[in-house]
Amino acid sequence: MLERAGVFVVEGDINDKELLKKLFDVVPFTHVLHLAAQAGVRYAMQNPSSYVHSNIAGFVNLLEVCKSANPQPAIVWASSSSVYGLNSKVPFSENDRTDNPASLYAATKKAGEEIAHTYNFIYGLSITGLRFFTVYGPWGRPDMAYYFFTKNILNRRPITIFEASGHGSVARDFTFIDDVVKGCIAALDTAKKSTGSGGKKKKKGPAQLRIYNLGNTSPVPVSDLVSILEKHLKVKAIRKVQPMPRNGDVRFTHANISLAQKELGYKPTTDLEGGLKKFVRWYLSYHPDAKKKSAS
Ligand SMILES: O=C(O)[C@H]1O[C@H](OP(=O)(O)OP(=O)(O)OC[C@H]2O[C@@H](n3ccc(=O)[nH]c3=O)[C@H](O)[C@@H]2O)[C@H](O)[C@@H](O)[C@@H]1O
Repeated sequence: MLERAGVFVVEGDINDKELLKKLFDVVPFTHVLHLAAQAGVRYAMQNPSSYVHSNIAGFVNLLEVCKSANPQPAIVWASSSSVYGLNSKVPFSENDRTDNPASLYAATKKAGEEIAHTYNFIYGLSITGLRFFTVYGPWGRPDMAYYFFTKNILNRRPITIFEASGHGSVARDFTFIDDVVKGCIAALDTAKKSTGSGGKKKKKGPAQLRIYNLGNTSPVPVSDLVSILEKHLKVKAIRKVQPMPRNGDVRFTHANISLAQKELGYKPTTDLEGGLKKFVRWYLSYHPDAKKKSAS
């Protein structure tokens, strides 16, 4: 059974080292896709330690277990577009500066990238970080704006749309889940083997260390996102426009994806209009009461 290729989805506490060790003792993983994290930009002001716990301590825990495993797996993990922080050069490229984080969330993801470098350098772990750009779609996160906007629009409750200074729009490079999944699979498929073993760096040379943007390359103002939701839900939103609070948000994100295109064959195919249509269809079927509230 163990020799057969397979996929294991593991849900549990990333900080539970004994559990992880046991898992690696039983299954000789060749690849690990690590998506566990405390996500969300603004929540970091309410619960900062949860970010350190999951995104830093938890990540180190996983890397500790991976470096000691035999064979060492290749790791692909979720970083974030938020590492670009206050960077104003557009579009964001992987080699742009990432030392101006605007939130603790971003700082912990950036720390993850530095920690990845260390484990790659010392132990020969093959590591690929993927900078996700505001990923949305069916089965998405209820704490994200597109999701709770949908809920509030259907309940005829007001939604708050942030604007930048001078009534400027706030925009995101919203990226549809199916495109991101393809990027993740391509990163796994192109990951090279780690070069260490059992906690030691072998003399097989340096291991692969990669970072890619997985975005959509077309930023959309948040107010346009709301208009698309209104159209698909057939309900008018009650909009409250307010200046963007200084709570970790940045004004815009915009991915340059040429590196991922070249090396992973990554090519997003879903625009926000089409992606939100799929999301709304899923939302109305998943939330039993929602269909009655929608005019569609
Ligand atoms: O790109 C990323 O890496 C990040 O994308 C999202 O972060 P964010 O873009 O802030 O996503 P939302 O919280 O869904 O906000 C989307 C947009 O709506 C705006 N917004 C949010 C909330 C609100 O009440 N009003 C409002 O206008 C935000 O300013 C932002 O421009 C995810 O929540 C992060 O986990 C992820 O790392």
